[in-house]
Amino acid sequence: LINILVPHRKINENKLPPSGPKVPLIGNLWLLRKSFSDIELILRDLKNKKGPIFTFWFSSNPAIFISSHSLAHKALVQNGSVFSNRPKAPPISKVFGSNQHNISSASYGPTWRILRRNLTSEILHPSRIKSYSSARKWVLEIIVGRLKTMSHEPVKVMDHFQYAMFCLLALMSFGDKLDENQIKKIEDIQRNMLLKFGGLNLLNLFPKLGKIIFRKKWKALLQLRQDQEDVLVPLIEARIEAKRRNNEGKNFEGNIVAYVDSLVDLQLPDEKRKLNMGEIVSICSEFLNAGTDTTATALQWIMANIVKFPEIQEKVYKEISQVVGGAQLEDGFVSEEDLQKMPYLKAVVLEALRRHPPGHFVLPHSVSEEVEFEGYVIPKNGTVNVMVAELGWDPNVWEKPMEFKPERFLNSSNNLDHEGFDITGSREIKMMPFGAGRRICPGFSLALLHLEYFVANLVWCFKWEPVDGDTSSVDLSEKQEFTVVMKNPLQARIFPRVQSA
Ligand code: HEM
Repeated sequence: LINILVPHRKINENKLPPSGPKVPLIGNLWLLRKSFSDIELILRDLKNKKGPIFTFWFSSNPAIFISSHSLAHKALVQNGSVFSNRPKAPPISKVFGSNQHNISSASYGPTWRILRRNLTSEILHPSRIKSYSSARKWVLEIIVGRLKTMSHEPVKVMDHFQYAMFCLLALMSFGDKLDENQIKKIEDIQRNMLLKFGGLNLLNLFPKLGKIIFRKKWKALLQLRQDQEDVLVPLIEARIEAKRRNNEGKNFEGNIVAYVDSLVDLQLPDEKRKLNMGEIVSICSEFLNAGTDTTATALQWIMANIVKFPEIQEKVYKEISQVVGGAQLEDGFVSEEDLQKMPYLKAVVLEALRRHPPGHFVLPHSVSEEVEFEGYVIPKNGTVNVMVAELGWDPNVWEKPMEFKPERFLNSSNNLDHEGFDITGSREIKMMPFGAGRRICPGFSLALLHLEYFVANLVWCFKWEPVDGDTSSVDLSEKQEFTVVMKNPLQARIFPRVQSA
């Protein structure tokens, strides 16, 4: 928002997609005081009045919004080479050392390509994802163990989901099983960054003067970065040292490859140099943030629907029983291989991502050159956003879209070529919780695996019930944090099932 509040170019307004009234600069500063949810309501109203592509003015800078499936496909997939840039990073992001040297904020070009390829081939390649299976089992044991100690009591589950995701992604980042205290420190600093960063946005408006006028805010910003380095640098250095001694992975069975390992050797193509420590911190931080909050949020939404609709829980449980043969599993857990035989479980996960996408928008894109689109002209570097939640809730594509009906993913129209639902939207977009095109979330397969694995085992090990036995007490209202979370976090009573040892 700040990025586009600062006027910086002349634009031919007549050729832009239709917009609401353009308010002079001062008139738009009120947006800074609005919550993200309020702005989303304003955008939804504009969509209803202006159609599937419209312009929203922030001072003298336009942001284009797309809210139709076909236009999202046309922009992100068919014209991906033009629509895959990112807006210039706001000034304060420099404090965080990334200087657009991380995947999500890098401009569309060689640096982005090398960083993204490194993540997808070194960490997210299917064979590498498989190599982390013992890590997932370790984390599952932790979370099931914790929940067992709280069985029969009301449990607020989100904290446990978040802890589990941090354990997992920290292990993938630094190659080590961290203890509870270390995980707590990472969790605290990463969450602090996400929650406090928005409040420091004012510094972006006056990057130089702001250091003097808003001294306290500036100090808070530097402190955030310092805290982050204090926690992450020792972990990165420890891993580099372990590698240097050719000891990599010895402290974890099976010699896993850690994200840090792949980053220390990476060469930046433009600058012809390796990443510095500040950049490695930022890239690891991006990995932790991108993969923990999003997945834990989705897991909470899925479990909330499972508690709210006992018949869905029963179907998931029955499906698991049929696959594992009702037998006592050797270690008490559903295996990753078995997930492939559970279409209903997959449908529940997809339905939750449609109905409750953790992000209601993709990250802002920008166009790398002036482009004619649908009879309009989007200026070079113009910001383009896609309304993800609106696509998943469109009654023209989804029957009774606000109802939670996993069955819709089992019918043939959503099961392209019987290969399952195409979540990438490469041929056709029906929903896009992970985005689409060249900037699609590179972690989508890992996220789906995490969701299926944890949901299957949480239902297999426990029977989930609403706290007071009344399913209407599960409140599905939303609240915008870094992701769109449950306004009233899920609380449930959980009862160990007999077969879980
Ligand atoms: C349920 C879980 C997740 C959801 C809903 C989600 C969603 C998204 C979305 C909507 C985007 C923006 C796409 C765009 O701008 O067009 C994105 C980008 C990204 N995600 Fe995810 N994500 C999830 C999990 C993960 C995981 C597990 C990882 C890493 C292991 C990850 C890493 C990233 C990265 C690095 C980007 C930036 C991609 C780029 O700019 O090229 N995400 N994600």
